[in-house]
Parts: sequence; structure tokens; C-alpha cells
Amino acid sequence: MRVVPTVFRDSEALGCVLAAEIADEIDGAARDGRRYVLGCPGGRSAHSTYRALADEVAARGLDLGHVVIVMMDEYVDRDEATAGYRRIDPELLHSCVRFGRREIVRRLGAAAGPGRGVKAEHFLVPDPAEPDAYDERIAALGGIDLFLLASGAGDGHIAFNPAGTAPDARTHVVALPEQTRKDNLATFPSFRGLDEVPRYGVTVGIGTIRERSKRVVMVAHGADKARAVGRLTGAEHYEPDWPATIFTDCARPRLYVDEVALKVAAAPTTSA
Ligand SMILES: N[C@@H]1[C@@H](O)[C@H](O)[C@@H](COP(=O)(O)O)O[C@@H]1O
Repeated sequence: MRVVPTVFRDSEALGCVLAAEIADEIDGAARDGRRYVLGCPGGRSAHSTYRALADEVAARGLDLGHVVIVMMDEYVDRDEATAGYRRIDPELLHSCVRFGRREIVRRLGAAAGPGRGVKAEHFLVPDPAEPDAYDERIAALGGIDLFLLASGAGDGHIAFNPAGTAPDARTHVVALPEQTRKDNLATFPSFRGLDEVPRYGVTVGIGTIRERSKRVVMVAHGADKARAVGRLTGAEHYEPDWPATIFTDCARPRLYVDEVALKVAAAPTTSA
């Protein structure tokens, strides 16, 4: 279905509203004695939400012992000798594991207080050595209560699913297209050039996102996401050349954008 965007003044305002929604859901799950499973991207899109969520956790005195964080992807190295894959060193500045530990788990843990943060065993990352296990784990958790989603700026990748991904794809290893790797230069400014961006990733599949999410919020802000916002607002169903459009086929989809991204998306294009 076509999703009408909810428009915010800027990424900070967006993050505050989305964080309050997540805090309500975390609180509601705790009262019902349920776990709460949050799907998370690395990168810039949800950063303001993670920051604002820490403020909510502190202000409300939330205990996060029932919260499970499901990271959507990670870069991997290919071992040419064995043709096997393994996650990159989690200490590298562009590691999604590093991002998740610092910007989500540690930040929320500091806000919650000692013994009240997300438990170490509740921080999940796909393993390229056994990608199927990630789907099984997510299914065993009962699915994902809320999957926060982001779109690649230049090619519409979602998690690391490239253009042309089958709509029923499960967690899998991908060779990253050049445009995805270029997009990631902006996502992780620690990269000094394209050669430093890894060539492989492990990612939740598009089918995993669609079938296992109870609701999704696609987040896009900033002028460089204008093309993404144009595609995301224009799609009724999954369009394989812009994989992030899968969010339109997910349960209870929402699209949160900022004024700049929407304004640039709506501006007439000029030709030379
Ligand atoms: N591996 C990350 C994804 O997890 C993220 O969703 C995407 C968008 O990042 P940004 O929000 O910075 O544009 O970038 C990378 O591909």
C-alpha cells in the first residue's frame, strides 16, 4: 500500500516522537510480562531516535531487561582460502556491531542504570557462517515488535539487500554493489575512500523483514535522502530496483521523513 509520510521539522523532532513511541511499547511489554524485540539499522537514519530513546529511558526509569535488539546487518570479510565469510573485527569504526553496542546498548544501558540495561545475550547480529540461524532465532523470539528501517540514498538498499533481491529472501551474505559501498562512505565517515569499504555483508533478508515484523517505521531525513523519499512515497508495493520499498508490503508500515528530504524530493528536477 502507498504510505503517506509523517513529516517532521528535522531529524531531532522525528527522533523524539519515534523514541516516545518505542518507550511506550517497551513499557507496555513490561507491564504485560512480554519481551520487546526492536529491529535496528546502523548508520545515521535512526541515530537521533537512539539518542532520544536514551532520554526517554532515563526520564521514565525504564528497565530494559526484556528488550532484545536485532541488528539488521554487518560487514563481512571473505576468506579466499576457504571461500568462507566471517564478521569484520567489531572494533573497526565502521562495524555495525560496534555501532550497535555503543550507540544503542551502551547508550540505553547508561540511561537505564546498573543492571537495568539490555542484556548482552539480547544483542543479536547475523552470522555469515550460519545465516539461516538468524531467521530461526527471530522466529523463536516470536518476531520483531518494531523494525526501524532505512533506505540507501543512492540505490535504495535496505539493510544490505541490493537491487534485484527476491521479496522472500532470508538472512544471507551479499556482495555489496558499488553504489551501496558509495552510500556507505556517507554513513560511516571513518572511511577514507571506497577501497576501505568492505565488499561483502551479511543481512537480514527482505522476506525476514516483511514476514517477521509486527510493524515497521521507515526513517529518511536530510537532503541526500530526497531520492529515497521520492521512491518510498511513490511505491505501492515492492519494487525490486529500490529494495527499501519492501516496507510498503510490511505490517503497519509508517514513513517518517523530515521537511528537507520531502521538499527536495518534490522539487522539479532541472536539466542542463
Ligand atoms: N549497513 C548500514 C545499514 O544498516 C543502514 O540502514 C544503511 C543506511 O544508512 P544511513 O541511515 O546512514 O543512510 O547504511 C548501511 O548500509
